[in-house]
Amino acid sequence: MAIQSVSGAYTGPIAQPSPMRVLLRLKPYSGEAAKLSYVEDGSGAISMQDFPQVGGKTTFFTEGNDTNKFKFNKIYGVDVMQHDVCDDIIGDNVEELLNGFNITIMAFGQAGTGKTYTMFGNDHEKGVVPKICQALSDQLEAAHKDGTEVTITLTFFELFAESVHDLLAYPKTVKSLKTSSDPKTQSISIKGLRNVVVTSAKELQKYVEAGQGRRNSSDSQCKNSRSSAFIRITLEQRSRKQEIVKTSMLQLVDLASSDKLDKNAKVDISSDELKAINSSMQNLHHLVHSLADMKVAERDASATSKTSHAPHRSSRLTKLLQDAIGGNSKTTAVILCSTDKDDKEETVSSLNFGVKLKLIDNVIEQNKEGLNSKAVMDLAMKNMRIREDSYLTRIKYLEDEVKKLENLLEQNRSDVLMNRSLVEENAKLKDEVNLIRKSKENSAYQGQVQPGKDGEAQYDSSEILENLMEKCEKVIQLQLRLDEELHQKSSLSQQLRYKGSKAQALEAMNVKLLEQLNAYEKELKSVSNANSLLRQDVEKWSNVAAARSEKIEELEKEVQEHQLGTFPQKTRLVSAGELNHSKDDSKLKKSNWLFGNSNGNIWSTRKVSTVSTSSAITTNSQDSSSSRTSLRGLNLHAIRLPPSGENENHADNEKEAKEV
Ligand SMILES: Nc1ncnc2c1ncn2[C@@H]1O[C@H](COP(=O)(O)OP(=O)(O)OP(=O)(O)O)[C@@H](O)[C@H]1O
Repeated sequence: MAIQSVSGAYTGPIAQPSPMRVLLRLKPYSGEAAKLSYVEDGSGAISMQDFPQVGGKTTFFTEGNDTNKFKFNKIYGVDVMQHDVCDDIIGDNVEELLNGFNITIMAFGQAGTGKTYTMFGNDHEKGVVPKICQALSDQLEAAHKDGTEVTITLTFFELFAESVHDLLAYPKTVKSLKTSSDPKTQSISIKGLRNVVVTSAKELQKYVEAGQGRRNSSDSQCKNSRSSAFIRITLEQRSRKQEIVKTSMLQLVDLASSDKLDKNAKVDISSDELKAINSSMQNLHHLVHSLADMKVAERDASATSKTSHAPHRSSRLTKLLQDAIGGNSKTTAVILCSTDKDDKEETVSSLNFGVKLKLIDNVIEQNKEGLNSKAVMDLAMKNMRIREDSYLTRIKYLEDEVKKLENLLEQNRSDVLMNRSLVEENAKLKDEVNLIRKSKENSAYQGQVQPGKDGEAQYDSSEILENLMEKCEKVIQLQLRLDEELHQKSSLSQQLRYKGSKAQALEAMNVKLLEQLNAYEKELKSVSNANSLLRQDVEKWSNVAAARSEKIEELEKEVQEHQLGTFPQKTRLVSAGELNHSKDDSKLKKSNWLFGNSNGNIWSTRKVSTVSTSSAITTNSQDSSSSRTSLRGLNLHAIRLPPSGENENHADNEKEAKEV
């Protein structure tokens, strides 16, 4: 397999600031309490006319000198239609998601202000979630046509009193899931959370509705209102054309109600849960305020921030929102507020929260990798495992369905047996009726009732006949039921056959997936082996290169010295014959090269990589009789000697050198 080199198209992620987009939506006045006055100035600022104060001082953040004004990216007044609000919230988020950016849309506000209505909608008006799923599917179809392979995985869970519950778990369970934090990135992962691989918007929508159905099926409205729902849709887009893989996550969060839950409130929540709910929300407020303070201190040297780090680790809620608030995500926060005067304090608190949020800058990165990079391989393996789990769950579901149908069939079978005996009884009764009818005819003919042995009438035939007719009627009813059940049975066995074949197909698919997974694992192993070999090679060659350049330098210096005439006086050439008897035999044996002039005389053996044709290398000697000046300008020849240990026969070497 080819080792991925960073392709020209891929330039690596570049972090960039992304300010929070904060939108305000006002819930229409319910009419029971007095209406809270507010004025919108059309530029995203809202002024409250009636202002709560603590000790004569306003207790919230204000912009500029105008203490009445709260500024947002956009405000949706009470008369703005649901579909306009939702389309606006979605904006260009789908395109950005497809570009490889993480996206978060979250709803924050007091209980009953319309968080769920905005995020999920109702039977008549779609909310952000179904709309964005549809928009995503439309865009993906276009990407698919362009040759991009897309894998979509979905998780849907809720956080209630700091406990995580899987809303897609199969079989359905109420047990809470454990979480763990990555010590490096601090990102939180949920153990045993079901990841579903979906292939279409319809399927996506089906799972979202199933999860939302489970959330709503809780018989406690309060628990429902105090839990945060998280939908996470992960997209993996493989473009073979561009040789990149983009991975991004769309996170849709319906946060728990922001108002404090009173400990005296009559709700079916334990005191521990109540504590956890309130502290979770407090931690969220603390996180947002700290990040906003840090931002203000960064901008304004005179301002000080109480904290130097973002307290994401203080609770599960803040950990789960790590990317959404102050992390790698383009985030849109929708603040939902009531316009009832009774809710004034909570409304101002929510406005204040929104204004603080708006100060925070997230830092986003386009999540893309080279097609064959290790990160992408890891991701592919992870997705394979998710797919496998997903199929195993589906198989389990189908097997359970088959079992249910088999039980129904069994029940039907016993009903059939019972009905058979009824049919037999019916036949007997019919015979009896015929018999009685005949005897009645005979009596009418004889004009009297036949007396019995004891003198009483043997039959009150009309009464018996009536009874029998009644029984016949019942039998007919039973037969009708039997027919109906037989019909049901045949449709059930048809279903059973269909589900059985589906389960088989899924099992076959699963086997294929496992094979693919193994192949991926092998591929990954060979890539990492090749990588480590390459790394070793690179290390070896850089050592060799360093040694060679050192040698070259040394040689050049010697040559230079020689050319300048500063060569040591006691240097002479040695012949190969002499080399045979050299005292420094061990050195020579190590050498790989012989040097000589064009007459075939060998001067020296050196281990070198390059040789200058106009230089010579000599050995030092006590004998000064040989002329050194004649060495200048000589043509050098180099031959390779056999490895040390094999060059015992130097005469052969000399011969070989002469030939060269
Ligand atoms: N802008 C709006 N227009 C019309 N009806 C609304 C609006 N906002 C909320 N509602 C209605 O108010 C009721 C409460 O809304 P919803 O359940 O969405 O509030 P919530 O903030 O999710 O409450 P909780 O936190 O208690 O779950 C619903 O019946 C919803 O239809």
